[in-house]
Amino acid sequence: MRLAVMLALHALKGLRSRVQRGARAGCQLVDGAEQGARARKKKKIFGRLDTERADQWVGVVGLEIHAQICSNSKLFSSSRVQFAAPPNSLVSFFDASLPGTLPVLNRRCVEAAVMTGLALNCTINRKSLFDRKHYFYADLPAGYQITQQRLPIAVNGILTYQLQVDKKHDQLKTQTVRIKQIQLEQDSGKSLHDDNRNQTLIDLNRAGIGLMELVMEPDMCCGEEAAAAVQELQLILQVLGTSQANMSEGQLRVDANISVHRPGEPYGVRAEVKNINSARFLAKAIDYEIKRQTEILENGGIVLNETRAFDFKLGCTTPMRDKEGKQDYRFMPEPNLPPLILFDAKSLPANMNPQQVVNIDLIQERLPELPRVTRKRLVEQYRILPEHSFTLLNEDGLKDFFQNVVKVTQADPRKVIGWVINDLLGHLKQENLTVHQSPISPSALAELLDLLERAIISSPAAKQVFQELWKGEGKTPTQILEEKNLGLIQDRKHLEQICQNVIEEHQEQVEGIKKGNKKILNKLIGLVKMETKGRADPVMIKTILEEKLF
Ligand SMILES: Nc1ncnc2c1ncn2[C@@H]1O[C@H](COP(=O)(O)OP(=O)(O)OP(=O)(O)O)[C@@H](O)[C@H]1O
Ligand SMILES: [Mg+2]
Ligand SMILES: [Mg+2]
Repeated sequence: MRLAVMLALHALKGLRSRVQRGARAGCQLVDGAEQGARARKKKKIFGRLDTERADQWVGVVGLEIHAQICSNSKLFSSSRVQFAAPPNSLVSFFDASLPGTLPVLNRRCVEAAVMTGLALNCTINRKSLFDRKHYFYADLPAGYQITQQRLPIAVNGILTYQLQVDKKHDQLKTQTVRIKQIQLEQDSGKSLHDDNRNQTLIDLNRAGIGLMELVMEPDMCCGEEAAAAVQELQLILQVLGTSQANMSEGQLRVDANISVHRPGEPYGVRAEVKNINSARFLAKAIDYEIKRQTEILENGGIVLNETRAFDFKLGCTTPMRDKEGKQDYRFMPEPNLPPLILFDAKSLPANMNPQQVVNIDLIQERLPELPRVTRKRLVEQYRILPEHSFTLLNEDGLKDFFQNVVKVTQADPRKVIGWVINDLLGHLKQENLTVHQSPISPSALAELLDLLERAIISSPAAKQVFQELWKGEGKTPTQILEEKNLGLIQDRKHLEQICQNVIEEHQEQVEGIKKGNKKILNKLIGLVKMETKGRADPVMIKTILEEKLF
């Protein structure tokens, strides 16, 4: 095994120097992209291209997505699954591929793949098979990965997602992408490159963790569509609990296949950009590739069927390793795993222990409400805008926060949503906090909104109370209101007196108003607001001032 690792390290060095060479080649393209950006008004795709001709090419995008299955143990061994554990602390003999060890299939991983398949409208194969896919890499000690190449667990699904029309927040269009298949497979280990010591270290904690590979048909045409589809998938997996799908922690990794062609003509040769770990980078990598390939074809060149990497610092893709001639994975059936057989209520044999089998019908019954349905329900139930329903679901915990406020406040949900999204979420983002870390509880916000609703407080004063609540000192909105004397001035006589004082002190402005310049009235209203520290109802101030001036 030591020899294999040494050989692998040698291979890695060669690979990395090719990547570095590629990075330099890629930089030249960035210059092209910058020129293109400057000349964007005149020419859409790079500076040198004829806009109309470039527009005849359209992008074709197909994604392969690896989602780490949410399970306590690995796909074929009982080693624990844990993020950021000390290197090589979660490795069984099987994970390290010691001879004589055998795989034992993790039922939880199978159930997760079935549930994901059902949520994506796939056909679940009652019988699926495991295969060995061979390739040589230091962090793959067996020299092969167990996957499902011939007969995967789920096929022929559909993912429905929505995206904005022309970047307009309030207009959404619904699109679908076909899911070709979902296959169960093992993750590899991790190679950690130490450039200072010029060595590569292997961590096998990740080796053997269960993955679902979702292969999409090439139904998308640009980065924006792919990013929207991935974000929707991410939410679905999280709602199902089948993957945490956190892209920055590597639980959801995307390979983007991109080609360009002229409509009506066959698809072009695809390049594959590997291992993208953010939706934003995915969109950028795809759009970059479409421009790069369009430029090559317009200049009479050919697009190579190659694997590329996205350099997020340079914003470009660079070649990784050649896929010309297609890498031979030498697929073969996995001899140590029998076919995986799934049952439903009808096919379940009478003498079978239900604990020993996976029953598709039981999983179907446990399917939770999917994000698209939840968003629709939120819009109908609370009459909020569709784009707000997206925000509620995209931020972990925000939907529950909103609903908990709505449950106990008298305020209209459409008012609540404004406070939750603009004020609460705005503050959370500013301070890089999650909803669960919010210093303001749903009940405190509900109480504040009730004070507003019952006209005990003005809206500017409510903002002040919000700021105080944000300090997290445990005071209730009513306590803050009393301590800071922020209650609305109810006494009309008192307010009339304040207005009178402002009028007397600002005779010049009063003259202007009387001459017909009504804009100055807003200045006086502002002065009264200042005088009352936001504690007066702006409508009442305006009425009183108008009564006194006209
Ligand atoms: N002409 C094309 N342009 C863009 N994408 C394509 C094109 N043809 C196929 N694709 C996409 O390429 C992907 C092929 O994935 P698949 O897993 O079948 O094979 P692979 O990429 O060769 O193998 P590997 O799993 O080793 O990466 C699919 O997502 C498919 O939609
Ligand atoms: Mg694949
Ligand atoms: Mg691929």
